[in-house]
Amino acid sequence: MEWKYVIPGIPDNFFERDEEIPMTKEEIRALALSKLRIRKGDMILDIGCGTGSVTVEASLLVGSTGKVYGVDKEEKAINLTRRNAEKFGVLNNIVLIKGEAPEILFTINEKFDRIFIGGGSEKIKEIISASWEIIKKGGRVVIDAILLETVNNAISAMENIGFMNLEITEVIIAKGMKTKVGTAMMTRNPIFIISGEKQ
Ligand SMILES: C[S@@+](CC[C@H](N)C(=O)[O-])C[C@H]1O[C@@H](n2cnc3c(N)ncnc32)[C@H](O)[C@@H]1O
Repeated sequence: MEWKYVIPGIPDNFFERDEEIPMTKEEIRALALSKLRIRKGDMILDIGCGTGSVTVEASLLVGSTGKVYGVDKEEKAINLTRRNAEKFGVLNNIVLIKGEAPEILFTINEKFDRIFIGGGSEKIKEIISASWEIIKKGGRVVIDAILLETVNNAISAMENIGFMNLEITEVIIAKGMKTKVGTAMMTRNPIFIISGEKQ
């Protein structure tokens, strides 16, 4: 398999999957990556790397001068992300760490330009607070959330901590599905994409 495009939103079926491990779907991934505003050479942290689709796409965007750290509390997710990184030829650009956020974040001796939070909703306040400590000035944090409680907790934590330019976008994706009589649009869960900057 060869992936030669640089536009975010690699088709979902290009990734190796495991039914127990979630993945950020391609349309949501494309939007989340655009909100991250990744530059060549950036240091990126992906908290809750899951299947590795965000880690892989981010590493294609930062190029060989950047690096992506993927963290997940599940060994299976780390292994799946590694296999997907190998598949896309970006393993050299990626550092994978098994551990639970926020605690594991304090063991990483790096500062980041961009942080994506795709997991850890039950500890979102603590993860945002830890992210503030390890993000560079001018850096951006982007959060994908499904639950209203996560959105509420994330927004209030970001405001209290001092993140600026907060933005929240609700995205509802409907995909066409062939039926006997025509094409029906099947709606997926609404997803909230929250972003903010450390200035
Ligand atoms: C929705 S999935 C992320 C999908 C991923 N963005 C992708 O593109 O494949 C959420 C992931 O976060 C991980 N997770 C949840 N809470 C976590 C925590 N506190 N620390 C680290 N990982 C966590 C889960 O194990 C799961 O793999």
